[in-house]
Amino acid sequence: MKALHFGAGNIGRGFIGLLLSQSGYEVVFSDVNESLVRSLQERGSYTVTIADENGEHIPVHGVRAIDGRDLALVAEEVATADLVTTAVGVPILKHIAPGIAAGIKLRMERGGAPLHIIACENAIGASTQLKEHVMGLLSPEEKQQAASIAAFPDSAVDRIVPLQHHEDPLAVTVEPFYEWVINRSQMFPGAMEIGGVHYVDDLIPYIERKLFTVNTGHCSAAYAGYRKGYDTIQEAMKDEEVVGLVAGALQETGSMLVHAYGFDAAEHEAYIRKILDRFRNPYLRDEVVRVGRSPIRKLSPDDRLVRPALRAWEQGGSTGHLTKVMALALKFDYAEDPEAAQLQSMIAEKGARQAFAEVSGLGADHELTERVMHDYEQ
Ligand SMILES: NC(=O)c1ccc[n+]([C@@H]2O[C@H](COP(=O)([O-])OP(=O)(O)OC[C@H]3O[C@@H](n4cnc5c(N)ncnc54)[C@H](O)[C@@H]3O)[C@@H](O)[C@H]2O)c1
Ligand SMILES: O=P(O)(O)OC[C@@H](O)[C@@H](O)[C@H](O)[C@H](O)CO
Repeated sequence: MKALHFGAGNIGRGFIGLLLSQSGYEVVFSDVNESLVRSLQERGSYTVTIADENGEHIPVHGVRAIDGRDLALVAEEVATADLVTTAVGVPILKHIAPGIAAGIKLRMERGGAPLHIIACENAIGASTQLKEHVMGLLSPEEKQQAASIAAFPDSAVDRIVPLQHHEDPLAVTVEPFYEWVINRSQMFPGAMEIGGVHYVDDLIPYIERKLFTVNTGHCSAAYAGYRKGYDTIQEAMKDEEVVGLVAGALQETGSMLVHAYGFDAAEHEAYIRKILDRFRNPYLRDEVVRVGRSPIRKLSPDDRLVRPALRAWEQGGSTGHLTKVMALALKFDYAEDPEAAQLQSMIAEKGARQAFAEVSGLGADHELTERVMHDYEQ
C-alpha cells in the first residue's frame, strides 16, 4: 500500500508520515522544499523523537520523496496511490489541487480504484475545501466521474510539533500525545481503516472541540506570551497571568462546547487540564511566533477565536478572555510573519476597528468588536 503525503514538514514527518508508516504504508512525500526532498531521497528514512522523559527515537524507514513542483510526477503518484493525505497549511491547498486533479484524471482513464484524499490541517472542513479546489479544475463530466473514484473525508489532527532546530534536517521531535479523527460518513463504504485513527460519523463536535480548546488555548498563550516578551509557550505557561488568560478563554469555549454538543462537563474539564499540561511539556521548546503565526487566518470568521466567541455570545455566555486574546492578536507585530505584517499595515492604514472588522467578518459596531476594541485600547 502506498500513501502519498503532501508536505514533508513538521506534522507531515512527525505525525502523519510516522503513523502511516507504522500502519504498513510505503510513504511518499511531495514537497516543494528542494533540500528537504533531496535529503529524503538520499536517505529514505528519518527519525522521530518523542518529547518525554524516555526520549524514544523511532526510525521511519522506506520513505520516498518527490518534487511537488513536477506536476506530471505528482499526478502519476496520485494515480497509483492507495491513500492521499496533506499537511501543507490551509492557504496552500489550492496550490496542490492541480496535481491532485491531474492524478484523478489519470486514475479515471486507467480505471483505478476509489481513493481517499484527507487534508490534515487545522481548519473545519479542510478536505472539503481541497475537494472544491480540485473539482473546480475538472469538467462537468469529469466531476461526475470523479465523485465515484475520489472521496475527501474531513479530519481533525492533534499533535504538537514545534519548529525543529537539529543538525539533522530530517529529525523531528514531537509530543507523546496524538489524535487523528476521520469522518467515516464521507468515506467509500467498506474502505480499509488506518491503524491508530479514530473514525466517527459526525466530525463537527470533534474538530470544534480540538480547534476551540487546543488551538484557542495555544494561541492565547502565544499572543499573551509574545506581548510579555517570552520566546516559548513553555516560558509563557510559567506566568500566572498568561495561564489565567488561557484558562479563562478555555472556560469560555468549554461552556459553549458543553452547551452545543452535550459533552460531559467534568470530562471536558479534564480535557482542558490535559491540554494545559501538554502546553507545559518541559521536553518541548515551542516558539510563540510559530503558535501565533498567521494572525489573519486565526482571526478569520471560522477559526479558533471568532467562531467560538460569537457562538458563546449568541448563547449568552462569557467572552471577556476571548476578546482580550483577539486584542492581543491585533498586537502580534512579529515582522517576519507575512500575515502579522499585513495586519499591522491594515491597522496603520484603516485603524484597528476597521482592520478587525474586515478580518473577523464581524461588523465594525458588533458588540464583540466593541469589546475587542476596548481591550485593544487598554
Ligand atoms: N505543527 C503542529 O503542531 C501541527 C499540528 C496539527 C496540525 N498542524 C497543521 O498541519 C499543517 C502543516 O503544519 P506544519 O507545522 O507541519 O508546517 P510546516 O511548515 O512544518 O510544513 C508544511 C510543509 O508543506 C510544504 N509545502 C508548501 N507548499 C507545498 C506544496 N505546494 N506542495 C507540497 N508541499 C508544500 C512546506 O515546504 C513544508 O515542508 C498546517 O495546516 C498546520 O495547521 C500542525
Ligand atoms: O498550525 P496553526 O498555525 O493552525 O496553529 C499553531 C498551533 O496551535 C498548532 O500547530 C498546534 O501545535 C497543533 O494544532 C496541535 O495539534
